[in-house]
Amino acid sequence: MTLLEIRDLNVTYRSSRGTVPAVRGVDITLEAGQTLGVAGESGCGKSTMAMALLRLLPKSTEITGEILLDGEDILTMGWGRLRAVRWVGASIVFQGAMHSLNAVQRVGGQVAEPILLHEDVSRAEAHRRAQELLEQVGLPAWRARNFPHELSGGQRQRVMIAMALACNPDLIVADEATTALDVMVQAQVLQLISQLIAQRNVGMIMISHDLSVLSQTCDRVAVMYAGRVVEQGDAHDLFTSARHPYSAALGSAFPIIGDLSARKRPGGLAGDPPNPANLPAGCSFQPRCPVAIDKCATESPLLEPVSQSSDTTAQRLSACFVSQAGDSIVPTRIKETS
Ligand SMILES: Nc1ncnc2c1ncn2[C@@H]1O[C@H](COP(=O)(O)OP(=O)(O)OP(=O)(O)O)[C@@H](O)[C@H]1O
Repeated sequence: MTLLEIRDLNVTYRSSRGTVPAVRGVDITLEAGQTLGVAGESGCGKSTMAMALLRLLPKSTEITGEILLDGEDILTMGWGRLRAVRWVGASIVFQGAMHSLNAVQRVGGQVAEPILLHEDVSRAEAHRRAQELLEQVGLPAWRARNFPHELSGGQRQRVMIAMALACNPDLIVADEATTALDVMVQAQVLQLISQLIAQRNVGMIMISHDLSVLSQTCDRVAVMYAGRVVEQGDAHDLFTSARHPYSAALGSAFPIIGDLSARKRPGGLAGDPPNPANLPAGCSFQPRCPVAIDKCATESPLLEPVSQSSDTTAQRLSACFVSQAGDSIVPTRIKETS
């Protein structure tokens, strides 16, 4: 069953200093119980897309397209309905729980808050549920009485996950939710997330710079570049058999896929993504692309199927003229740009 359908999503930041088209024409479909990873270098629009899903962006931001959650468009619903959907329909876990949690409120109370806000339950019942949720994320119930500063970074992140689960949402958006954790704690939290997804059949969008995390935790991955999804496919083999030269470069700059203990950042990527306020003509990746053809400088490829699968949820999609022509993309380092 389709849980989330993002259709032609465009997000443009507007300010006195100009306009920034941060997300451009994104189409994504997520089935219930599936996890979609979102990868890409800094500034490619991952967080903007995540925030748009729950309409958490500044008022001046222009958002067009459709974000259908269980068939209901988040972008057109009234504020009352949107408040009900946040936490219950979809919830978000950000990086850096210390800044997201209220420093002067006990964590149990913070986990109980969305329950009290959205459900007709007594304070005692909400607190009992909060303790239960803390236990589910691997924290003893007595931790409910702790303030955030009494917990480690990993424990605080678990509290954030408990909060995100509090109202049994259908969709969880995790934006670099485990990035700040040390490798051991990260592995525990990821395992926990996978278990909870399986138990509760929730859908998840997981944003991470860490391709190992995505390939181990997700069913599918979408690779973003300059605000667009440039490749989408099975998480386990997308980076090892990339069909877009950018994903190939990301994968080759991140050679330890499959080994969480040896996590690395994609530091081997040469050059920088373009400034979204000043994009090159044609394919945005063309100035860095080692396999670009003439057409790439003038025309922008659409995201299209490049695999034979008739099952659309299993299809590999690529926005690259070269891979759409059937030519193989060899994992390679991308070009230095001047
Ligand atoms: N409030 C804002 N006003 C104007 N531009 C913004 C704003 N927030 C983000 N941007 C720009 O939008 C683009 C996308 O940013 P975004 O934070 O979505 O990228 P990201 O892929 O999540 O990056 P990171 O991995 O570093 O979090 C960037 O060019 C960024 O500078």
